[in-house]
Amino acid sequence: MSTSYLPPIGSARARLQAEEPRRPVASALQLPEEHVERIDQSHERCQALGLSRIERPDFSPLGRTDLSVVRERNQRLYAHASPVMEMLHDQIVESKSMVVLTDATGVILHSIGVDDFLSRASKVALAPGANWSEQYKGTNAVGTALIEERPVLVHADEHYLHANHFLTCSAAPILDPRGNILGVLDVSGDHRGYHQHTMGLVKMSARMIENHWLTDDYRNVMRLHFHSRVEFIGTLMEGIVAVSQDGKLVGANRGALEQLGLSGAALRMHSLSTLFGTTVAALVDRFRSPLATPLPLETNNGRQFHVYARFNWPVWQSFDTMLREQTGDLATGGAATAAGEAGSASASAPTASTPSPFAPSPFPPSGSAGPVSGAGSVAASGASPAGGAARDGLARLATGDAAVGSLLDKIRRVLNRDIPILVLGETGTGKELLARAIHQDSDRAKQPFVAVNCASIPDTLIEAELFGYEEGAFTGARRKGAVGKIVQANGGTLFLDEIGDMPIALQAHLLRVLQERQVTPLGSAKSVAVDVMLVCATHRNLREMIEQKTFREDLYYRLNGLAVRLPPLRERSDLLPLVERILERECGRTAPTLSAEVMRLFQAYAWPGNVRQLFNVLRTACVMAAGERVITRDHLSDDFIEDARRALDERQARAAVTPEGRAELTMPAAAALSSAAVAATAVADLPVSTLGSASLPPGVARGMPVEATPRSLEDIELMSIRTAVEAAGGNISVAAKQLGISRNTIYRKLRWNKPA
Ligand SMILES: Nc1ncnc2c1ncn2[C@@H]1O[C@H](COP(=O)(O)OP(=O)(O)OP(=O)(O)O)[C@@H](O)[C@H]1O
Repeated sequence: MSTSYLPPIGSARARLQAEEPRRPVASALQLPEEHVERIDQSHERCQALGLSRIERPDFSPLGRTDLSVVRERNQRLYAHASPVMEMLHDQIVESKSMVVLTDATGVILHSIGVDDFLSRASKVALAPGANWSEQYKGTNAVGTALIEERPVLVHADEHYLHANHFLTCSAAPILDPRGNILGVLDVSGDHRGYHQHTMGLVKMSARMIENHWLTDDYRNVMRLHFHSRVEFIGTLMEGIVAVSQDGKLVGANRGALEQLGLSGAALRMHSLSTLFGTTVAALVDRFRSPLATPLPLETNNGRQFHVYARFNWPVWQSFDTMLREQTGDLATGGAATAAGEAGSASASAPTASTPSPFAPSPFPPSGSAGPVSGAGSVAASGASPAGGAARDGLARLATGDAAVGSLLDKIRRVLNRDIPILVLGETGTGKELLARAIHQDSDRAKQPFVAVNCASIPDTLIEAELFGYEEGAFTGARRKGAVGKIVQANGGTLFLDEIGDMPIALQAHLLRVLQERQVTPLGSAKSVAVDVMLVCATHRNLREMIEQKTFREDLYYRLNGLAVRLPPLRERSDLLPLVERILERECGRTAPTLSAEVMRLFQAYAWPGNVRQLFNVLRTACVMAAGERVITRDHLSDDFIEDARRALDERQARAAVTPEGRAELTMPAAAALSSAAVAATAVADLPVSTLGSASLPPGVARGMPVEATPRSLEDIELMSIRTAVEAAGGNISVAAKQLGISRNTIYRKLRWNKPA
């Protein structure tokens, strides 16, 4: 590589002083001097390496085999990062950027982005298999973050290679609990779309991955969640420290090291007693209670924190033994359990006939990465984890529509990861059904699913309904007070439907509860720790509401770990399978089918009420059909037929005159008709057993296979006619009557000569 054009090392900084501003980028973006220095140092490193700024970027990514070896090696990183990347991408999707994950050497393992930008990025080798360490790509966010071991923004011409000047990149290294670099998370986009919040999102996402990694590493040991401000416990800002059974501090997240002012190595020299002046047994004792509140603790160097301890059932069991050893109950308790008899009545050594607070928790099994609250364990009924339950809730919603299929995939990836899900969609699209399926497939399936419809409760009552209230908390309150919905959902799933209708005054209260994971009932001084999976839904446009200041932005980001949009029925391509599923559910095995005419009407109709409306139309039709095998127009209400007929006529008129109209006929609803389905519905109009092939007209053969994949409504129509004619044994009049069209139309459509 040629270096002849390069200025001597050190000149970058000299130029900084000579030409003002040296870095217009930094001053335009109001970046600190420290940033400018970091970029300059990186440029100096690149010059020392002899990199040329004008050379084409290195286009020699790893081959497929090498890349799969690297991916295999980083499988765990990928598993933890991928749901977070999806979530991050959802946040930045409108900015035409991409999310990139690299390993600890800078090799891109995975990227997500809009096709448009991905193809631009691939032109500068910003694609899987390429190495973006400084050594190969000069100054860039990934490579420079790896060297600096901290988050780095590299914008436009701060990139060393000219070819990369169109980019703006924000990257943060991902560290394991011992401080080793696992990889880098990066968001890259067109520099004109730079947004100052991107770096914040990347840093938060990297922390999220680190916290999952730590929780996964130390799922069977106690974890202390702490912060100097109590409201930050349970947020990404909290410190997490892992404690072994003998009280040694074995790992920590970045937040913990920052707050404690310790390096990872220094932390590992400490124990619970030397750093926090407490013991494992004391923490177990305190945090076994569902009402336990964070404990104020002071470190050996005088820093004060609020600490919350979490542990799951293997820890409980071993501590059970430990505590019983300490209280001398082990012999009696152990003997009684072994003999299956009632044993010691000691509070810490429960009898065999009373549920033990040390019974295995029904919360995520040890294989789960999700945090498990000690408090939640105590509330356990002793039921086994949901592992044995049928986890087909989400699968049952997959009826063939690609958009629905893809959102179900996204949800599966974040399930049990403590990531809140926001379901968007028009009314009646099945948001609540989806929330229930998420719960059913989660590790919390055996715990409560509590739904609150924020739109249907008067504003004045939502607060009491959600948070509960103490006896006499307000006029009209029930004498004994009431447990709020959030506490009712403890251990399970809280579904906040129509969250966009939550009064703004209450949004701050809800945010506080979600951050602190504690609820204080109205009129009470005591708070209750809660551990809920949160699913929210709305048909409103929350972003617009944020702009209009009717929805809090901070609450929006707290609820929106993963946002998914359920498509309206008119955009779905699985109308027929949906119809079949609903009919099956309503009528069981004797479910009727739809006549070809009804199916055409269904397809033309726009379904403003979505699946709910479809469901209601079918339920009425089932009752009207009362045991008949086919639902015909006689089983539909007149106003529905009128609207659907009009829609069908309009479609056909458009199809007749414009290519757009023809194209419209190939849109999702039309595509929903598989050939088999059409045959089934049309043939169902007349019993198959009555068919004979002898008298069939030309072009219609007995059991004739209709085209495998119809391309337009016209194709479908033709197939329906052929099948109906076949079903009528070649009798055009019967077929015409059955289809609700004239004999002439049938002849014309089948291109026969009209008989004399
Ligand atoms: N995929 C589906 N399969 C079968 N039935 C469905 C499906 N989706 C929705 N439904 C039915 O449609 C009706 C409406 O569903 P749901 O209440 O979940 O919609 P929603 O979007 O929450 O409505 P809203 O916006 O009014 O709260 C329910 O009867 C539900 O059973």
